[in-house]
Amino acid sequence: MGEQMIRFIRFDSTGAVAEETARRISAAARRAIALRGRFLCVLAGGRTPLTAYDRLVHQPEDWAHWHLFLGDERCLAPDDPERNSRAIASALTERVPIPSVNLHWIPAEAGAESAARRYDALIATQMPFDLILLGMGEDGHTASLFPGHETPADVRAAPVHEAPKPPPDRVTLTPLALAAAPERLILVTGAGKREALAAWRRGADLPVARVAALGRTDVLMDPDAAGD
Ligand SMILES: O=C1O[C@H](COP(=O)(O)O)[C@@H](O)[C@H](O)[C@H]1O
Repeated sequence: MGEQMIRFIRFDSTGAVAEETARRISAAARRAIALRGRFLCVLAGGRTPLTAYDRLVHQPEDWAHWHLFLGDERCLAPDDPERNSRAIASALTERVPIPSVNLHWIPAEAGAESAARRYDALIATQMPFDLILLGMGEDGHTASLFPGHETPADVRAAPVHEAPKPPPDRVTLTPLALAAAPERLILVTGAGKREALAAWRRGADLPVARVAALGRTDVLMDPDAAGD
């Protein structure tokens, strides 16, 4: 595993990244449901994937067999607009008939330690996933794995404190969980991501680089992020 497993794919527009993301999620869902009767997908938080989630709503899917998980969550009240699960609900899950028992959100309102312990136990019974979707922050973080933070190697979900991006308290999947899928899709759009993406491609040791190197990973980039 390593660099040869990572493909950086440049699209002509941010819309094309969203279109391709929705197409790939849908294709992975169809494959998984045909093979095993259910689709287990880890969704990315943040703003970047919301357009792709919105596009999924308009596709005919076998929603009853979708199971959704989160790569990370922010320790805020469940209805706080900055919660990843809240943004995903508005963009996707409130608009399609995925059974609510299939929405495996991180109970981050319980506090980072307790939520991480509970999520670790839950996903231990569900892994491996069929697809893992991730974003990247301007500092090269992915999920809530931030540069300079230690990540425990022996758990699947970990508490995060003093995150440089608000809020400081979070829960993140760890590399142990993020390795547990045949493929990862990392979405990188916008000029704000250009510097970190370029540093990653030059070989910088960033959290996103470490996660991408866990196995087969496609990085979908728009022109602003990719630069020339
Ligand atoms: O805080 C977070 O940041 C990253 C990137 O977010 P974006 O808004 O720039 O797309 C995101 O991937 C992560 O899930 C989120 O909690």
